Amino acid sequence: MIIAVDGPSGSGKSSTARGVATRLGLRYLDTGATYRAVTWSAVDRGLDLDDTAAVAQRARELELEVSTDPGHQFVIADGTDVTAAIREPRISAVVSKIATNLDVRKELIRRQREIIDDAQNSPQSGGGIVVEGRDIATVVATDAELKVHLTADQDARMSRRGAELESGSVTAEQLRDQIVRRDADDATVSQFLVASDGAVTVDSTHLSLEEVIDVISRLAKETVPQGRER
Ligand SMILES: Nc1ncnc2c1ncn2[C@@H]1O[C@H](COP(=O)(O)OP(=O)(O)OP(=O)(O)O)[C@@H](O)[C@H]1O
Ligand SMILES: Nc1ccn([C@H]2C[C@H](O)[C@@H](COP(=O)(O)O)O2)c(=O)n1
Repeated sequence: MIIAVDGPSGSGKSSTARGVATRLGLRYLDTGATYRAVTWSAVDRGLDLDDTAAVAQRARELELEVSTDPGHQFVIADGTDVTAAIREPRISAVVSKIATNLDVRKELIRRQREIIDDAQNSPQSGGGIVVEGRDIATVVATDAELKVHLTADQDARMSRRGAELESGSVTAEQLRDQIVRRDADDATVSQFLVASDGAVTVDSTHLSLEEVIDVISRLAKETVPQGRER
């Protein structure tokens, strides 16, 4: 079983998808981490991020390992543990440049499908995987059994991201850049601002994280009734 979770920045995709996977004993893939890892590597090597050919070449050459264990997430790029580094504001500020590079997308979508196949075939998969991103239902796994469009209004998304960052470490303008500008750029290559065909919309604006996990876990069990709970 594949559960696809798409939606805008700060809607709660990562936390919710990880929570659903943990509760149902499934694997979990954060596809945004693959774009962040390529960004980290391009920045680390001092590449011109506007040089689309050089960045795409980096994406193809990068040795990348992304954990699908919801209880132990890590990302290794060319042998370096970049789990924390890929979340730094300097990476968030430029990751859309890499995510809108169509040759990078082609390579990373291929790798994401490989990771999904491997995870589903692993003995720990519990029969499925929760995959989150922007184009999972529409491109990466169009055959997903359950497609969720996770939303929240802009104020809620900005205040969640603000609470997450160290207080005083980010200005209102930087926060808006991380949510509003990034979504506008990312939406030029993926359709995640509206629900895709067959997707169930879950609006998390007035729901706690646990409530959103409850809703999606229930939908998963209705989709595959033998889905088990941990
Ligand atoms: N329903 C919720 N209520 C309150 N806070 C939430 C809820 N869901 C997630 N959060 C919090 O909001 C923040 C952003 O969540 P998360 O990183 O999961 O979003 P995201 O959609 O994956 O964002 P991005 O696409 O930018 O990576 C986190 O601090 C998370 O704990
Ligand atoms: N399937 C995906 C996943 C992510 N992106 C883009 C969107 C962001 O700019 C960047 C990092 O994602 P995040 O970790 O913030 O969820 O990657 C995408 O285009 N497609």
